[in-house]
Amino acid sequence: MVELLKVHGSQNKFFILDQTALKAKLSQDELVALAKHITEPEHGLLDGADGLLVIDASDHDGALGSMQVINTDGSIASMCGNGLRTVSRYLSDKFEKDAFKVETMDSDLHVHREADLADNVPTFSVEISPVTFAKESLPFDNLGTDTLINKEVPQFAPGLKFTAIAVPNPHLISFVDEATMHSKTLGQLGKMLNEPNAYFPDGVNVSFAQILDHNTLFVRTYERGVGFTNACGTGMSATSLAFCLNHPEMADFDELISVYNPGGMVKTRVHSRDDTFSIDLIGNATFTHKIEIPETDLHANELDHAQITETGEQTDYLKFVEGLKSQSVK
Ligand SMILES: N[C@H](CCC[C@H](N)C(=O)O)C(=O)O
Repeated sequence: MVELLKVHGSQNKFFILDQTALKAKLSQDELVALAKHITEPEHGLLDGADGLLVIDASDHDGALGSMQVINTDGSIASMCGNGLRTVSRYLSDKFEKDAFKVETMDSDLHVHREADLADNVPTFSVEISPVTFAKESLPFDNLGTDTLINKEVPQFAPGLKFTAIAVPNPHLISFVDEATMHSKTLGQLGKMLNEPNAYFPDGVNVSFAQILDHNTLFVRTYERGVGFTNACGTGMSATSLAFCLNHPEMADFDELISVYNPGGMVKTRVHSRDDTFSIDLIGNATFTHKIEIPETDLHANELDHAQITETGEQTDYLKFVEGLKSQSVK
């Protein structure tokens, strides 16, 4: 039997599979087939999820493991901020270390355990980097510019300004008013830029942000390869950087920024050192379910014999979210 986990960061939900726990690792094709199946709301497990996080060994200096991100559509992403917090907790518990690195597609990222955000809400801080604005790194094209920073793009949405940032997965960000946040615009734009289009050949995660107060945002994201999620860690991180760049009167580098989202709240801290940027993403790493499944079933992409037990942590996480609401009501 093999144990998988169902986890979330700000209710951006994932399954975690540790390849080192298997007698024979799943092949890349088996991993993609499993990711597309297990995350399905109807035919997957536990009403599905937003992706599969695959942990494996790493021989990189200081790294306790590696993380591969597979979206619900089977596409591979270079990074996942909410997911990295849950992978960090898994590796921290496994190796009994509270600060280390995790190998990801583009770089080895520093992670460390933080004080719990609330009772029984385990919390981690993860490094989001590298950060680039160049069109080749998203990639984007046909926008008449090599970098898109706080510029109008009428063909996306009239009257809105956009910023494109790779962290290193691709993000397109716009600061909007309440009415626009709750309109159909985000879903329409997210869908358009993640079908074949002239601008983002690999697709892009699209985030709308509302400025609630000084160093305080609400962010909603339509994710590449998934669609709407409760939160997007790299999206909230990239948006925090755009917040500091585009609205310096409302946001401070090196200060904690509170980022509310439909799944709860995370904190970010944006660093700028001689024109290179990085973002700390700090938030919950909740494990909601343990899943025992025969290894042969994993290889065969069979889920019917899965034995599931709840951890009870979701109750504590929802108490944390309730607490946020009562705070914001004040
Ligand atoms: N859909 C994203 C990957 C997951 C990122 C998101 N879930 C996060 O927490 O950063 C992409 O294709 O780039």
